[in-house]
Formats: sequence, C-alpha cells, structure tokens
Amino acid sequence: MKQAPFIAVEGPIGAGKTTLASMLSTELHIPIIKEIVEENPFLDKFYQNIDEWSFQLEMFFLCNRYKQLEDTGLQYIEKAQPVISDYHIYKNLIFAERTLKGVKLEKYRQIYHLLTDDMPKPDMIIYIKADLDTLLGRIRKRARSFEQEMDPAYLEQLITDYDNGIQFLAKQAPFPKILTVNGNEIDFVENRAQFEQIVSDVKELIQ
Ligand SMILES: Nc1ncnc2c1ncn2[C@@H]1O[C@H](COP(=O)(O)OP(=O)(O)OP(=O)(O)O)[C@@H](O)[C@H]1O
Ligand SMILES: Nc1nc(=O)c2ncn([C@H]3C[C@H](O)[C@@H](CO)O3)c2[nH]1
Repeated sequence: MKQAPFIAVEGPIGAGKTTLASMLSTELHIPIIKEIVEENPFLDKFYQNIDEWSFQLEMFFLCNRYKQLEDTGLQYIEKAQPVISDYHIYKNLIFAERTLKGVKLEKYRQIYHLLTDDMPKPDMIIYIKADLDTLLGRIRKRARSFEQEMDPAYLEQLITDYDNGIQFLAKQAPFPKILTVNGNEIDFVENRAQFEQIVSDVKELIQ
C-alpha cells in the first residue's frame, strides 16, 4: 500500500459514509472530499418519480463526481498526498444500473466508462454494511425531507447491489484493500473504542 493512500468510504444510503469519513479525516489528518447533496436540483423530484427523473439525476451526480475526481487527482494524488472521500466513483454505476433502463442505461454506461476509466481509483475502500432496518432508522433520524417517502424495496435492492458492487471492485486493478465495517453493530459515533478500532484497522491496512 502507498504511503499516501486514496481512501473511499462506501455503503448504501444512510450507512454513515460522510460521518465516518469526516471522523477519520480529523483523526488521521487527511483532507476530505465530500459529496454535494444540498445543491442537487433533481433529488427531490427523483424520489417523487424515479422513472421520470433518473437520467437527469444520474448524469448530474456523474458530472459532479467527475469534476471532484479530476480536482482530487490534481490536488492530492498527483502530488502523492493522502485523501479520503465519502464515496467511490463506481457508485454512479451501482445506482444507474438500478434506476435506468434500455437505451438510457446503455448511453449512460458508455458515458460513465468514457469519463471514468482513466481516472484515479481509491486504493482502499471502507465498506459500511448495514441492514434495511438500520438504514431506515438512520434515514429517519437524519430527516432529509425528500428521503422520508423512500420505498424500502429500493433501499433493499441497493443493499444487494452494493454487496455485488464491492465484490466486483475488489477484483479490479488497483485491487483496493477492503475494510468491511458492520454498521448494525459498530457504533463509531457514540462508542469511542469502536471508532478507535476502525482507525487502527485503517492504519494497519495503509502501512
Ligand atoms: N454507526 C452509527 N451509529 C449511529 N448513528 C450513525 C452511525 N453512522 C451514521 N449515523 C447517523 O446516521 C445518519 C446518516 O449518516 P450519514 O449522513 O453519515 O450517512 P451517509 O452514508 O453519508 O448517507 P448518504 O448515503 O445519504 O450520503 C446521520 O444522522 C448520522 O449521525
Ligand atoms: N439515484 C442516485 N444516484 C446516485 O449516484 C446517488 N448518489 C447519492 N444518491 C442519493 C442517496 C441519498 O438520498 C442522497 C445523498 O447521498 O443522494 C444517489 N441517488
């Protein structure tokens, strides 16, 4: 593993990615790249009508993340500086494969590969796994209005899609190290010892 790792925190909606990435960034003194959520003009509409708004939403996420990844490459990776992100670019495809169909999915796949195949990829993924009840509880607690009517079946499918997606990524160059965190049982927010165990696992993997 490199001395200046590119770490991505992943997991389905509400798993705790931003929370854990922020805590690790502070603890390890590594700059963080965070997903932009509030300025997204399509999320609200998407949750009201997925079929109608999915292409616009997926393209919006892809363009934003492409720009962030481009900047991350220039500011950190090319200068051999460590960085942590609260997502992996591959999540675009995980979601798009679930929300798009037919010609739009095919067009999206082509654009996704064109934009991202030659971009830097994380060398470590912290994968927060959590079951449906845990995620629904966290989404409720966070209380973003547009997420409150989310269909549990959509979230349940994404849990499986994430398992498959992370397994796929583990086999792709640069063969990222995967640290799986049990988000049902490990409360890195309230339990300091559990958070410190994650920090220690991360340090061991990035040595
Ligand atoms: N391990 C945990 N124990 C208890 N609460 C948690 C834990 N992880 C996250 N939370 C809480 O759950 C909510 C969701 O966390 P967060 O916003 O970090 O999730 P996320 O994975 O980044 O979500 P999204 O997929 O929407 O970007 C927050 O209110 C956070 O405080
Ligand atoms: N459809 C879709 N595609 C994505 O790439 C994507 N990334 C995040 N999200 C949703 C999850 C949270 O509600 C909210 C904040 O993460 O946005 C996405 N939804």
